[in-house]
Order: sequence, then structure tokens, then C-alpha cells
Amino acid sequence: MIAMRGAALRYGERTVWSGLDLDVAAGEFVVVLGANGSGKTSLLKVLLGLRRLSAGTVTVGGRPPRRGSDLIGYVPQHRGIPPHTPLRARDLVRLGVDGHRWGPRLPRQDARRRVDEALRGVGAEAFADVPLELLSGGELQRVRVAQALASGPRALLCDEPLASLDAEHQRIVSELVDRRRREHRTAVVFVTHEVEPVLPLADRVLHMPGEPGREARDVA
Ligand SMILES: Nc1ncnc2c1ncn2[C@@H]1O[C@H](COP(=O)(O)OP(=O)(O)OP(=O)(O)O)[C@@H](O)[C@H]1O
Repeated sequence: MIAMRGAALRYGERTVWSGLDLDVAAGEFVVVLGANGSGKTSLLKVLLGLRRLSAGTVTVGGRPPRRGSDLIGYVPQHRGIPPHTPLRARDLVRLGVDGHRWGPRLPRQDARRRVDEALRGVGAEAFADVPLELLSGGELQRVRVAQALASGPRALLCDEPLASLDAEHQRIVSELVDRRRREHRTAVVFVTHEVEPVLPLADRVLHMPGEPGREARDVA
């Protein structure tokens, strides 16, 4: 599903990583670890089509990554919602249903059914109509997972989705992602500093070295 060969990323003179080979098959769960600044978010940006490699090749679903591709779902790092944001949980998930869609939107009934399914999938029905700014951090991350999965992506990229969640919600969010890859064979790339909840679920771990000249290691 995801294939990188001899990949390198530079910002100006600075090489963030190089010599990176990575394969993530359908249904595989790959955890990405590394120090601050080692280039984990930059790796996701390349897969999202937001950054071009400086060297090497990358494909997602057999093609070069493309911004806005409906092959990919993305769960960003947890952060709060600005006060007075006029959205409820179900509105955020609706953006996920419509997000990548070109042309006419889904008929209202179909969209509503998909939003309800996605909310049910993360156990968020009880707060579906609550304004986002009132949700707890853990509830909000569950809604963000629902948003990312609402369009049925074949690969799910998660950027530190467990940061600042309590242990119980770290487990809940990790298991939601794990269930998805098992039931739908979604390929998962999961960047985290919280290893405890995800290592038991991971097929493989990619260590970003964070030191110039050292190559990233993809270990079993
Ligand atoms: N647009 C940019 N221009 C120049 N340098 C950048 C740019 N984006 C990121 N960097 C630098 O590249 C390095 C890798 O950044 P990145 O955010 O990918 O690291 P990270 O591993 O995700 O870090 P963290 O764990 O702190 O989130 C950092 O030193 C950062 O300052």
C-alpha cells in the first residue's frame, strides 16, 4: 500500500532523514518512533503529498502521493478546539465524509447514515451533537478518528494521536485504529511517543534516527 525506496528529505542544507526504505502492506500496523525533530511528521507530510522527497521514490496505492487523495485518512496530533467554533462532533465527521469528494456531495440521507456509522464505530453517539469545544480531549480524538475513517481510506496516517490523553483513552484510540486495520485491512502508519498502548498492536516499528548520517531502521 505504501512503498518508499532510498528516500531522503532535506530542508535547505539540512538532511532530516535519508536512505529510508519503508513498506506498509494492507492491514499492517507500523509504529514510527523517534526523538523530537527526527522527521516523523515530515514523513507523514510526504505520504500526504504535502512535501516532495529530496531523493528516492514513494508510492501510495501504487501512485505518487497526491494532496487530498481519498486513499488516505489522517488523524492529527491532539490539540484543543478554538473557543466558539460552531461545529458539533457530527459536523466534523461530515467534513470527513465530504472532504475528498469532488463534484456533487452525497445525498443528505446517505451522508447522515455514513456519519452515524462512523460515530458508532468509535462509540461517540452519545456526544454526536455536543459542540466540539465542550468535548474532553479523549472524546475529541475519537471523533477525529471517526472523521479520518469516514471516507473509507485504504491507509490511515496518525500523528501523535495519543498525546495528552489519559491511559484509558490512549488504549481506546489505539484499539480503534487496530480494529479498523483488522476488519478493513487498512494500512496504518502511527507516529507516537507513547509506546506502551501501541507496541502490543504493532506489526513493525520504524525508528527515525534523528542524527545526520544514520539511516532509519525498520525493525520487526
Ligand atoms: N518547512 C520546514 N522548513 C524547514 N525546516 C523544517 C520544516 N518543517 C520541519 N522542519 C524541521 O525538520 C525537522 C523535523 O521536523 P518534524 O516536525 O518532521 O519532526 P518530528 O519528528 O515530527 O518532531 P516532533 O516529535 O517534535 O513532533 C525539525 O528540525 C524541524 O525544525
